[in-house]
Amino acid sequence: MRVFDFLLMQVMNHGITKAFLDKIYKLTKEFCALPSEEKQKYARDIGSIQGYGNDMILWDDQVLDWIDRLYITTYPEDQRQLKETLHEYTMKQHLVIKQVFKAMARSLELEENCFLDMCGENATMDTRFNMYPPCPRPDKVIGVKPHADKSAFTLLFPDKNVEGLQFLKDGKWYKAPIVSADTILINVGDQMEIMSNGIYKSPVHRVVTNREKERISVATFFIPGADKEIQPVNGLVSEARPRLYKPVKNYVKLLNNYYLQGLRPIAASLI
Ligand SMILES: O=C(O)CCC(=O)C(=O)O
Ligand SMILES: [Fe+2]
Repeated sequence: MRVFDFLLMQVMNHGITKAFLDKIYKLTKEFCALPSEEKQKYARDIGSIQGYGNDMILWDDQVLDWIDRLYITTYPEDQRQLKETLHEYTMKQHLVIKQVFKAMARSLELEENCFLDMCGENATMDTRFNMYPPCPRPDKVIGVKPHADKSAFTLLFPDKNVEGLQFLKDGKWYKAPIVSADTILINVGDQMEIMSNGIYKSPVHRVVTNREKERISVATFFIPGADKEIQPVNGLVSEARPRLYKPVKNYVKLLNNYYLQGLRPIAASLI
C-alpha cells in the first residue's frame, strides 16, 4: 500500500484480478454506450440519488457535472451481467476495505474493529459508474465539481489511460497519477474524518474533462449504516485533542443538499 501525502492510497495485491477489473471497465463502457432511451429506463427517481442521471437540479445557478453516470445501491433488474459482476466486485472490495479499516485503527493504536463496529452491520457499498464524455471546451465544464466524499472510504477504479482526477492540497490542484491496471485507489471520506476526530482528512477532489478522449471510472463508496451514530471514536478524544465533530446519523442523505450547492457537508458536523 502506498500513500500519496495522505491524500490517496494506492492498493495493489488486493485479491481482485486484473481480468475482473477489466470486466468492470468493459461493462461500465457498454452501459454508458447504450442508447439514451435504454439508459433512461434506469433513470433516477426525483429525490433519490440512485439510478442513471446527473445531479438533481435545485437552483438556477447550480454547476452541473459533465458526466454520464449510473449510481447503484440496489441492482437494475434487466442489467443482469452488470448486476452479477457488481455483486462480486462489491464482495471483493468489502474484504479489502475491512483490512484498510483495521490497519488504520492499528496505526492509531486503537482496537482494530473500532471503526468497523461504529459503521455497523447495515453499512452499504454504493457504486457509481462514471463516463466523462470528451468536451471540445474543457475549460468551460467540469467532470465532477470539487467535493469531498460523504462515505467513510471510497474505492476508486480509475481509467488506465486518461487522467482527470485531481486533489486539492494547500490551495493547489494535484493530478492523481495514472496507475497500473491492477491497482485501485482508496481515499478517506468525510465519515472517516469524523470517526478519526480529524486525524485522517477527507480530501477535496474534482475531475476535469478531456478534449478528445472519454474517461471511465468506477467509484464504490463505503457508507456507514443509516441507523448508526458516527462520531469521533473514544480513543481519539482527550483533553489534548478535544472532540471536533458532533455525532451524525444518515450523513449522506441528510447532507446531500450541501453537496449539490458545492459546499462541504462536513462543515455542518463541526462543533
Ligand atoms: O472519476 C473519478 O476519478 C472520481 C469520481 C469521484 O470523485 C466521485 O465519484 O466521487
Ligand atoms: Fe469523489
